[in-house]
Amino acid sequence: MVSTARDIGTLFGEPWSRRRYCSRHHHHEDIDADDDVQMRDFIDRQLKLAPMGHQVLVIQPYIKWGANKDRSTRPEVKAEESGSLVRTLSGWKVVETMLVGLTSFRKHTFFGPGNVDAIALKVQQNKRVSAVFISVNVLKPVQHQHLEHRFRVPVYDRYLMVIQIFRQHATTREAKLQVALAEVPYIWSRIRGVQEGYAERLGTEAGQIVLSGNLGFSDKKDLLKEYEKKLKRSVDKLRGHRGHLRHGRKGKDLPVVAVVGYTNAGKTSLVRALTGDEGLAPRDCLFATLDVTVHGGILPSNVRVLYVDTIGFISDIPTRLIEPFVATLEDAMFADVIIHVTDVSHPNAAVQKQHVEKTLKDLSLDVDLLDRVIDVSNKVDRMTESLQSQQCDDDAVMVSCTTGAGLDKLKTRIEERVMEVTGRRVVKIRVLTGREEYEWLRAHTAVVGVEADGEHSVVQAVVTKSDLDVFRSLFIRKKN
Ligand SMILES: Nc1nc2c(ncn2[C@@H]2O[C@H](COP(=O)(O)OP(=O)(O)OP(=O)(O)O)[C@@H](O)[C@H]2O)c(=O)[nH]1
Ligand SMILES: [Mg+2]
Repeated sequence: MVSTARDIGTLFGEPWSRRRYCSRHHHHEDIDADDDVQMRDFIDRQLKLAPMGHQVLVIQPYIKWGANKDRSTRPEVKAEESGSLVRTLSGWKVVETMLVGLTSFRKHTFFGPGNVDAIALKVQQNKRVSAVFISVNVLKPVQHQHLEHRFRVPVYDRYLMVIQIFRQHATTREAKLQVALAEVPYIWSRIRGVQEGYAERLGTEAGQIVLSGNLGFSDKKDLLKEYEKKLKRSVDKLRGHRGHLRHGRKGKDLPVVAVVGYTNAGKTSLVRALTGDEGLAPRDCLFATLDVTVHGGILPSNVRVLYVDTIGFISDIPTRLIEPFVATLEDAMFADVIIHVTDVSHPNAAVQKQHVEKTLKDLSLDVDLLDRVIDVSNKVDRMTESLQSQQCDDDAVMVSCTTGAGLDKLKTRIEERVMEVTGRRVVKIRVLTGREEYEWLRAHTAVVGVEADGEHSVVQAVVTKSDLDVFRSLFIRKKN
């Protein structure tokens, strides 16, 4: 059973049918209006969209020493993730990777002259290189233009890379809107950067390039403002809708389990493994999932739950980029139980885990969040036994979505936590077989087992407190 967030209402109306809920194709009336064509075109150019792909020289800058040095990981590991960002895009290839040690990322020209020369030379010598990816959050406009001027090929930062991926992977209207909204602050920063370039007063080579790039920017401001307003209106509409769904969901009282984690950790694989939903397609690429989807599953005591698959986290990305997606994650925060999946076979697993935990904390207004989190270490099939035993002191449930190892244990853990959080419990009720109260239990609760006892049946069922109250008021008081 597959559903986008906005279809949850329907899903709840008819929770266990095998009907497949697909997002209907929507006309993008809000973002494809004729007026916007010019704007879209302008934005696409600013974002250096390259549907045909690129042959990329990956530059991994790192701080060599001092307080800003990142001690949690190694530049080689970061470079590997940077390469994955490139390879995730169809048609994009990594030609070569360079690690470049710096003392700061704040220089006007980003790199010192020696490094700029070395990179420029590399680009010149290797004719296959058609773009340079500098793996930092986001380059300042003045840095960006200076480097493009020197390298004479398009330059991408992490922001631009992730936007390319989002553009390729966004298929539903909601995801497309959110990506479009994530792009707007970047375009504003480009426009502002150009103005600063003016004020900064020139003389420097970088200043002059910025000045010459100014043409055509100022007349875009009003259009961009208008466009941004439209996007916000559309996104607000969707968010309002989601608010309703949230209430609807609570009302129906089906426990909700959200699956979160770093990108490529195996969230989609886990939801598929827990639900048997073959419609889910895990992929070995970053940000394969951009939409929140909901899938029905059954726990060991026949308790039915809804699993929510979510968009992945990644470090070193400007927060404003993920801001529009935060709404979808906030939604996940309302789940009864949260599963945090980590790819333990990844060399940077610990850092990725911390990053997700920190982001969750920042997102959550709810203090008891941590009590509701189950840590899951995925891809244990890739680890040697000694590594696995090292992990043993950890509270996490070790699983492999590929081999199925640990999944039963995880289901049991989920069930315990769901029961705890939602106040459900297993009860035994002795009723006359085939009578009204017997049928009521069958229809309204998760019946785990029935034992015949003469004319009676002992029904073992998972019930909420409100189920019990209703049962009492219907059948017990009536008798007395
Ligand atoms: N070896 C191994 N590979 C796994 C396991 N679980 C998932 N994978 C692989 O890891 C890759 C990513 O899996 P996904 O389920 O798409 O990961 P995700 O967390 O949903 O990723 P995003 O949606 O991109 O954030 C896929 O190639 C999976 O086949 C596992 O237990 N073992
Ligand atoms: Mg996924």
